[in-house]
Amino acid sequence: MSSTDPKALLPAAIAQRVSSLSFLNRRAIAVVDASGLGESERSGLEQAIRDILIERDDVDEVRVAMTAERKGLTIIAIGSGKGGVGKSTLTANLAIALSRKGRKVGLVDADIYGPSQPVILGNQGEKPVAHDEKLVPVASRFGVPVLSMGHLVEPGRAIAWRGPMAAGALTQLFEAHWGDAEVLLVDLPPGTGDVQLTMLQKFKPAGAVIVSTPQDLALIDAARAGQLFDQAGVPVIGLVENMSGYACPHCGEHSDPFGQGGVEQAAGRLELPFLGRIPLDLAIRQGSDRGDPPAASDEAVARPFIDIADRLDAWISARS
Ligand SMILES: Nc1ncnc2c1ncn2[C@@H]1O[C@H](COP(=O)(O)OP(=O)(O)OP(=O)(O)O)[C@@H](O)[C@H]1O
Repeated sequence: MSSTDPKALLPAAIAQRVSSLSFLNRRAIAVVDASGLGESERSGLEQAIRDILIERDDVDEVRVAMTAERKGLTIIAIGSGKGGVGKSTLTANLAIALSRKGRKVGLVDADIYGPSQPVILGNQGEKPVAHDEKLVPVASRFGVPVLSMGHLVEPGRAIAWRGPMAAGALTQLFEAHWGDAEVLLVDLPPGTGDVQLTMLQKFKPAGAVIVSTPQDLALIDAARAGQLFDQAGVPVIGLVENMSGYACPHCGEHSDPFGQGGVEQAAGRLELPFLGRIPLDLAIRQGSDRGDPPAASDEAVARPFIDIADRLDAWISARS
């Protein structure tokens, strides 16, 4: 190795980001200051350094340490004012769609009294292992690791839990080995009670998505959910309309069992972004029930989830 600064081996644009570069036992070790870089710039820079250094005859292995104050996990809560509006379905499918776009996504099923993610993600019955007293999330076939009370207790068992026990369990789900996940989507319990508020304060998300069906009653509850996020100081990223419009698979006739467009109008009134609508589609329910979420497919049924994930992805990029 020459006596000049080894950083000179790198192009100037890259070298200015490298705080130190050393070579030891055929190993190159680069410490890189990635402050202010977005996720894709970070990984591009890291890859460029690897590519250049591994080409050298005296290097078999390249280690790159990115030292930027990594903002850590971006936690995004998916909430709803009332149950049964499709919050869990949306959370799972958004996680999959984001993962297909290259984001490293984990999923916390915080709906501890009615966990449904193990069924939707097709890993029901699997148990997370603990390592260093922290849980290791359960892998799914879709590249999205998940932790859910459904993985820890028999179905229905958590229902009888009192507040502190539930809070303790939730803490374990959040403070787990999330590894290189950059985004954690959280399937919140439905409603706007103390449990939700406490949770939002303890594991404060960077933003929240509110899902609602277009009926008036659901919309009133969705507005209440918006207030809850406000109270907790969590910005609302936008609203999603689920079960919006139904195309009969037999006759093709289009109907609107819950109305249509109500959520977009409500978003306008509340001055919140509207992220998109998902139709009422039998294939969505059937896919979710058999652990085959629609966003993982290349069929048209994936499209609405992918479109909403694109908007969420842009929001995530804009803040990093
Ligand atoms: N767009 C849709 N088309 C058809 N079925 C749907 C759609 N969205 C959700 N469902 C179905 O509706 C039911 C409720 O959805 P989901 O469990 O996602 O709602 P939730 O808001 O999370 O409910 P809970 O409050 O009970 O957790 C599920 O059977 C799901 O498969």
